[in-house]
Amino acid sequence: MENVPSLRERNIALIGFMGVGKTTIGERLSKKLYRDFVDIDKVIEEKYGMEVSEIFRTKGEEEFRRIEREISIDYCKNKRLKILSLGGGAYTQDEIREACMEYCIVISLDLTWDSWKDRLSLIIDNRPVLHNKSMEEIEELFQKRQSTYNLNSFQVKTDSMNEEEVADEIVSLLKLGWEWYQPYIVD
Ligand SMILES: Nc1ncnc2c1ncn2[C@@H]1O[C@H](COP(=O)(O)OP(=O)(O)OP(=O)(O)O)[C@@H](O)[C@H]1O
Ligand SMILES: O=C(O)C1=C[C@@H](O)[C@@H](O)[C@H](O)C1
Ligand SMILES: [Mg+2]
Repeated sequence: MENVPSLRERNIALIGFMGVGKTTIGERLSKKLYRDFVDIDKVIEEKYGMEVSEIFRTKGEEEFRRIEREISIDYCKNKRLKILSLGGGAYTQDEIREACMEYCIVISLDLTWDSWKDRLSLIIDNRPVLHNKSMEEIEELFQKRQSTYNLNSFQVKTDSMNEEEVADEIVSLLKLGWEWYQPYIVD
């Protein structure tokens, strides 16, 4: 393993289905932990100068996945102390998942289908993967991805928490882990 960061230096990678709150909670978390926040979807949009849905339409999903892989792995491996919000499909790519596991602390924002379905209208516009799908098809994709999000991640169940509470819960979880596994030693 090359250049593996210490536990305290590791990026925090937020994963989970579209709309579970990776961007919103990532921004709050970055303020609470005094770290920079990076939204990988935004990095891709800036690189192409277009929104994700336009990239899908003009370049195709395969090209989006290729650049998502390149950028996600680059941030996991070569940056430190960041809060990363990955794209909702990123963790389903084996190479991205492996980079996350090796270089980041991975936190899965876990929402039940019953709570998630009320969020659909808030997010659908710039989520091309959800376009032209019935509610049954979206639920099938949602359920199919859950087992992947659970691989080698800490799961935070967010159904009964608002954005602030979720961010606070993650801070507590991280502090506990850092103190437990890599306490600061004071002489
Ligand atoms: N814990 C929460 N309680 C209530 N609403 C929430 C919570 N977390 C996020 N939201 C709302 O859900 C919507 C989607 O959140 P957000 O854009 O952060 O999701 P995301 O995981 O980044 O999605 P994507 O993968 O598609 O980028 C936003 O309108 C946000 O305000
Ligand atoms: O879940 C997905 O496959 C996606 C989620 C978004 O974050 C974007 O990365 C894109 O819309 C694809
Ligand atoms: Mg997002």
